[in-house]
Amino acid sequence: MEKLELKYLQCLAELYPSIAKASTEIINLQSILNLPKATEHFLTDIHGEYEAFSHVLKNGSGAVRRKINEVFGHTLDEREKKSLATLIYYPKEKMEVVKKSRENMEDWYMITLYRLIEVCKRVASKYTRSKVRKALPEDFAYVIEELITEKPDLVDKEAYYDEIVHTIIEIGRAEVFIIALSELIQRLVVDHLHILGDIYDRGPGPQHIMDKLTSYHSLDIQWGNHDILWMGAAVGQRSCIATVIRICARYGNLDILEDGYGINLLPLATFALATYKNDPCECFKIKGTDVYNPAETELNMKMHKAISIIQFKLEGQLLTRHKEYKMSDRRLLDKIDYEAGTMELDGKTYALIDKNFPTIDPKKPFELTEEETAIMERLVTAFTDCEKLQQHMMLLLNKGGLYKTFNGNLLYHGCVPLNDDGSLMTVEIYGKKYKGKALYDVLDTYVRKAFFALNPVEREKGKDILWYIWSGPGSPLFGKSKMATLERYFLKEPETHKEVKNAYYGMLENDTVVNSILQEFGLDPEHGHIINGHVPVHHMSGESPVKCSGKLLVIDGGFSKAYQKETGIAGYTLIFNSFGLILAAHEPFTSAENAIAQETDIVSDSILVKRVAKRMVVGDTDNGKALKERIDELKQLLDAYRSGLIKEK
Ligand SMILES: O=P(O)(O)OC[C@H]1O[C@](O)(COP(=O)(O)O)[C@@H](O)[C@@H]1O
Ligand SMILES: [Mn+2]
Repeated sequence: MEKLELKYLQCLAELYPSIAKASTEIINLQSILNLPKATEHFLTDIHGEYEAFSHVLKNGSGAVRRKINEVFGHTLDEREKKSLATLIYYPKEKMEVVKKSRENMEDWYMITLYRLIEVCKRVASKYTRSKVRKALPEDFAYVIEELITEKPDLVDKEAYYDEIVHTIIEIGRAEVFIIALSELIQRLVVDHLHILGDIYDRGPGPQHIMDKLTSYHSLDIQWGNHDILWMGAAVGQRSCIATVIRICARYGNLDILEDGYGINLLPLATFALATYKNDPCECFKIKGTDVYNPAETELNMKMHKAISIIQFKLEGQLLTRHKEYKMSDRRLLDKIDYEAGTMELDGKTYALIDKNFPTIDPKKPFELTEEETAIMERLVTAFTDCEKLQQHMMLLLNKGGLYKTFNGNLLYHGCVPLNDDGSLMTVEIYGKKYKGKALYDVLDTYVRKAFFALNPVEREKGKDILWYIWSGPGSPLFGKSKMATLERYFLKEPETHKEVKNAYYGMLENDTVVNSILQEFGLDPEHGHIINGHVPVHHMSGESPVKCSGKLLVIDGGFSKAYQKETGIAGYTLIFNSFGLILAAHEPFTSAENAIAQETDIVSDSILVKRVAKRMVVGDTDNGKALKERIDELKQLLDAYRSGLIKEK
């Protein structure tokens, strides 16, 4: 035996110090391998829509309903099943409604508790006892375990359970118990959550989404370009800060910064009011203005313009620093003729809709004024010192990455940049060339350098690359030729607004390309899938999220309210359970209140994308592979005990 191997076994012997202990562990692990594969849940492009996100987490994209159907089949009618589902999603609120319409709550508690216990048994049956135990709420751990565990040798089972349930009702604990059971079902119905990016921007509640994710039992995150933008802002990258504020202003969400993260925007507000005093800032209208009164709207529009100009200046400076990004065509403020009010773009001259640029010196268009500099300095401190924001970013870093391979599938937000012929596109990052997986990997390391590198040069490179990942043409998260922000504000010609998508998006049905991407990431194209977010699927015009005969799934259906006009629905989510892949289409979510009152469940349609021939078990998963390796090691440890190489303790 190699020296290292022996050392490793000795370490293992610390954990399993006897033949008996090692054997027990082998038996335990072996039994886990034969349990059904746990359920994975995939969500993407949540874009700050906290309520819709929270609802989809509660209903497990239809998984709770499926369990109810499995348990109650034809013994409950549709209406009763719907009510039970709503109760599981919103136990507290639903009980308030029930109480108003019923005289005798005792009966209701009794029936409801029995029903919930049955569902609980079902959802717990996929897991080991020890895993279920860890998920149990502290106060009720013992009693729930009693109720959901089969007791074959008990003579009068019913009387035993009745007694427990009666006591719960009698001592006035029925409601809290119902809440505990409902939450347990929500918790057990999904074992692992994948978020494929774009938690931030456009919607009002990304900070609440991040809070919820912080306490979620098991998850990973693939960063979206908008999340990367916020990460850039959090490390003090100034173009990212300006863009974050601009997008918040554009969608009427400055509250996220001020109230959600406690970032003081007063300096910017004061500056904007003074600088654009007599400017109506028409090009800087707020999307969904109903949240503001007229005075607020006016202030918001001025702030929107002020920060946009700062953003365009800072981007110009950044692209002068980084010629290697090959984005000098995005330095636009020097393409403007400030006297004539026109702009040169691709050899054509366009008239600007807004010609008022009081803060721009045409000779030095990218230079910030003294006031702008001071504002940015304060903002950098506000972002980098914000504890809550930093905590949220740590969650993104610890649970997240640019991509993930999981149980044979490849998960990423945007794309793998390709050339027109489908080959991998080479992108130069700080003097070296990368493509495919290597490109993803090098960018991932630079993201982490932005937060953790001690070397200031590397740290700065990391910070600036965050901006590149947000909007660079070679960025796998963006995957478009340019971000035409300035053109959309200042030019009316639609051709100037066009952002050309990377060749990848034209090849989603190309088997050879999709297979080669899976192989590039070390996955088996026979069984693997690519799960993709970022690009809204236009449900209304008949577009399907299922590409390449189900090998590639684009599940961005637009949680984002701003995009529902285009997509026609509120998005797709995906479930991967022991039977296969199920895609759920969602109807727009109006409000939690509505969901309770109408008992509506926004899952409108479930499409079985793939049904596995044989029900998958833990042994077929990545975790199963790791468990099998562990079993092998433990068997070697047993040999070592038995051959006298290692002594039992
Ligand atoms: O919806 P808005 O604010 O006009 O922003 C559009 C911008 O958002 C982007 O679509 C990027 O955001 P997504 O990652 O959500 O697609 C850009 O391509 C585009 O310039
Ligand atoms: Mn995106």
